[in-house]
Amino acid sequence: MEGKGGDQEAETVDIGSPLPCPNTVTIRRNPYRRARATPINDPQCYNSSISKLREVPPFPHEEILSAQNLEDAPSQPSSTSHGKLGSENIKVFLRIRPLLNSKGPGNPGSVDDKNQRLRAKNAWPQNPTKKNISGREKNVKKISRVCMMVNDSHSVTLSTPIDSQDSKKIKSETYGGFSYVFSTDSSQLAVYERMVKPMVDDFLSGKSGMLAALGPSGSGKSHTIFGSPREPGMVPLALQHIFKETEARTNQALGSIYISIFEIYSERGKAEKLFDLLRDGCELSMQQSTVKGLQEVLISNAGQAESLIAQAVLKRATATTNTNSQSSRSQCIINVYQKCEGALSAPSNCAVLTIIDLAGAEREKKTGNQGTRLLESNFINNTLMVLGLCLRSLLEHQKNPKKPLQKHFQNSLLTRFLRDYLEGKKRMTLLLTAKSGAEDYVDTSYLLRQASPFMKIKYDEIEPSNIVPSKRQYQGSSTGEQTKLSSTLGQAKRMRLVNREDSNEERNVKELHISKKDAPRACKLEANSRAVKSECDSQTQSDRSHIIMQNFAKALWNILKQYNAKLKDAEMEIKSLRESVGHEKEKYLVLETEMNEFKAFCTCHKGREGCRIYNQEAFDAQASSLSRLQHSDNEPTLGTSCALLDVEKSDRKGGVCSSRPKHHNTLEVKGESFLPTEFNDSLSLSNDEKLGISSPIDVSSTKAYDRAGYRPDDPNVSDQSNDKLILLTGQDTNDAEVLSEPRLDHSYDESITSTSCTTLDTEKSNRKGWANSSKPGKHVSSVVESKRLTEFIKLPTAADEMLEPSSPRAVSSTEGCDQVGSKHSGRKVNNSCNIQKPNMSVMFKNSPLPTDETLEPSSPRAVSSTEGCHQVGSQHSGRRVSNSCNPQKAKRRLMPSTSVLLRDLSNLDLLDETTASKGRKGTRKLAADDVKRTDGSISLIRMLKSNHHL
Ligand SMILES: Nc1ncnc2c1ncn2[C@@H]1O[C@H](COP(=O)(O)OP(=O)(O)OP(=O)(O)O)[C@@H](O)[C@H]1O
Repeated sequence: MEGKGGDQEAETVDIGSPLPCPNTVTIRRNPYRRARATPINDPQCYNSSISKLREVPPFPHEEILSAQNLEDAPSQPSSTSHGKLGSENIKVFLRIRPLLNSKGPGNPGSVDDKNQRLRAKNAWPQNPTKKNISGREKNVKKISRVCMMVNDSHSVTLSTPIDSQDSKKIKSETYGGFSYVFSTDSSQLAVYERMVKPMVDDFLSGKSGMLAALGPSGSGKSHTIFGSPREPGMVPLALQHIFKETEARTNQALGSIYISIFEIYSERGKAEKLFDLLRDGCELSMQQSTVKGLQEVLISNAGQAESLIAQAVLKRATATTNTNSQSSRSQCIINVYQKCEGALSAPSNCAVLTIIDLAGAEREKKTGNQGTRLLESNFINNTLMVLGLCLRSLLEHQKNPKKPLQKHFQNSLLTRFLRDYLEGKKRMTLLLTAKSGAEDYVDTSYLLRQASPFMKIKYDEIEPSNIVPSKRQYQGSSTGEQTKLSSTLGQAKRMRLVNREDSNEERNVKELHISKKDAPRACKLEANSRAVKSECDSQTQSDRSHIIMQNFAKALWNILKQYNAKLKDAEMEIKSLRESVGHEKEKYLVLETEMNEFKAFCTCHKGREGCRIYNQEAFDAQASSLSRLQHSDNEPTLGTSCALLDVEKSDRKGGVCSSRPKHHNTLEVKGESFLPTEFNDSLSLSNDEKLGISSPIDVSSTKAYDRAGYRPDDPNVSDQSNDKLILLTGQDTNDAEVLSEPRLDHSYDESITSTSCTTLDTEKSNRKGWANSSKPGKHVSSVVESKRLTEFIKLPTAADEMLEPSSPRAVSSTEGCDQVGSKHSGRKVNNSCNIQKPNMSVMFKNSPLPTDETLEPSSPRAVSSTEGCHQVGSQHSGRRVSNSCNPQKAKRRLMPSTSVLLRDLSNLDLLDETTASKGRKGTRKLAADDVKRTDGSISLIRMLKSNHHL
């Protein structure tokens, strides 16, 4: 109800003469806060409700009170107590520009007129019956054109215009908390008295302040700040007031008054520029927050000041827009300085009163600006946005000190200049200007929404602007001086008291000066008081800094403690993790070992290499016998051929020395003497075409062989991928017989373990692709004739299966054996391996070295498998042998006695299917029953027989 009364108040100006006040009036001194206006959906209802409200106007106690106190002193500013320290909110005023067709105020200078107008506004009780209906309708029409209504002197209600009402939108919003709301009929003087006069008083008492007018274009900023000759604005009025005071205080130690006016303008939207409006638009520069080269003109009287201001306003950049015939295109800043002379000319005593007429925010839609005007609009809006950001950041920082104060001020010259104000170091006053017309609803709403939160900005303790705290002040204070905190706080309080007392003293001095007119004394006292005040300020500052530092140190200490605790926790965690990792590692090692063993097992079995690994003793014995054999016979034997193999290299590179010299002892084969030609051919140990395997044999291996002290029997020249190493174990080296017949059988896709097999440089083979080097057609598989061998050595069927070629995995299998071979001296190869042509070494030497073409790399799987096998240490080899090869079992089952062997050999029919076997070269696999004797096998049998007969 009261809110609507406020609406009526705006209308009563136009209604006519007010009615007399009643004799008895009850005044509510502390009025309750008005409720938010009820949204009105129906326009008719809205209008009718307004009409009803008009019938019962509220009691305008605020206006009555303000009218009573207007002439005395500004009640609102007094509450801010400019002289005292403490929490103080920023002052935000709102001035509503009257509608253009509304009647303007009367003579603003006349107090009678003012009172009359006030009475007219506050007329109560009015007799509604006296008003005719036509007048009421007229008022309703007017109201419908207004979007903003004054609730009281501190709040307004903004109503959505009927035209743009949407059922979903909020119909009205109330904005309160303003320092004061100047209604449409407020005069310039009234505005000055309430808003600027207190600032001027502060200025005269040596305190800086700033007033900035902001609002949409055409809302009356320039009118308020500069005014017109008829209605002087805040700047002329302030200067008048200052000089009035100066004259009144002729003998006081007031400083000289200087003035400077400059503008910040962006021509065509380019970089911002500063122009001195008192020096024919001289361009200026800004260094940090200081304008360089700005002329400060000494003012001796108000008339001179007004003249200068008028000239400056004429130089200011303005243009005609749709919203304002003389729209400001720049931000205009007026500074009034009070510079003290002599001893009091310290910077702290130089007060500055800054009044800023900002360019108005513009909406392109409304202004219809184009080209230069549009670019100017952008600059203006950007500057206002930056200003808004600075104020918002300050507010947020004050609400939550943990939030840092953003440095938005760097983004425009205006905000850079106003840095101290925007950081809350100096007092600031905002004047919001708005238009109440319905067509201005959007602009007004935006302004109020954006700026009303700024009312919460506080100045806890205003610092003297020019005093920079010395760092040395903090050096004496240590973090351990917690006990001093309370005393310091007490001291600070005392300092505040002193400050207040000083303020009182200052007032007393003034009174004394006025009453007794003792100018010299008053001046002295004034000077003393200022000096004391300055000291107090600096001391207070020092104490404050000290407290801040102590608090900071405390906070830091707490944080450090927290971090320390966290660090300890983390250390404990790491410790426990380490322990668990150690356990896991152990488990992992065990698992790895087991896996390697398993892999080795798999390698031997799955690799179908048929590795039978001799034990170390057997191998050594065989090696030594082989060595003897070689030394005794200058002719190269199988051992000789093996000597071609680089044992060392094979060891290093994973070569397999699987043939057993021991067999030489048993067989006592002397290479050339008993090696049949066809066997040699079939073996093709040195023949690439037949074997495709001679290449891996390192010709230079003789040396290594010698070094090794034994002579590996047969080079395993087989294709690694298809390799089948038959290592017949035999602890009893005498009994150990390696029986194997070379077989030109490709069905098994095997290469010649029997003929080669020894020091395979497995790694090399892997690298160079032994696995794929031998083609099926080139295989000369001198393999033990399966059927007979099965009978002969009683290999189980599984063993046969095990001997199946395995292609790529064979390499890994070989290497798996190799790893073991270093200790267990490799594998036993069948006898055919040991049989070597006497000139084998020569042959090997002359044989071409393997090329990359022939040594195609095997599958990667094979390599990886190799590595896995390499990891298996020799220590596991025994186990592996027991798992996969089982020497005892082999001895029992696989190691027939020599006599049995020879007896069986004698039974072999050498002429058996010699020719037929040739036709089966191309077959991939032969059935066990269908094994035919090859040339090589026949040769081998012959050889064995001849040997037997020997
Ligand atoms: N309180 C007022 N009483 C009477 N006339 C006013 C009032 N306020 C503004 N005006 C008039 O309104 C017009 C626009 O005012 P003004 O130039 O001050 O607006 P502005 O906000 O400065 O606009 P801009 O931002 O574009 O410069 C002027 O002609 C001015 O005389």
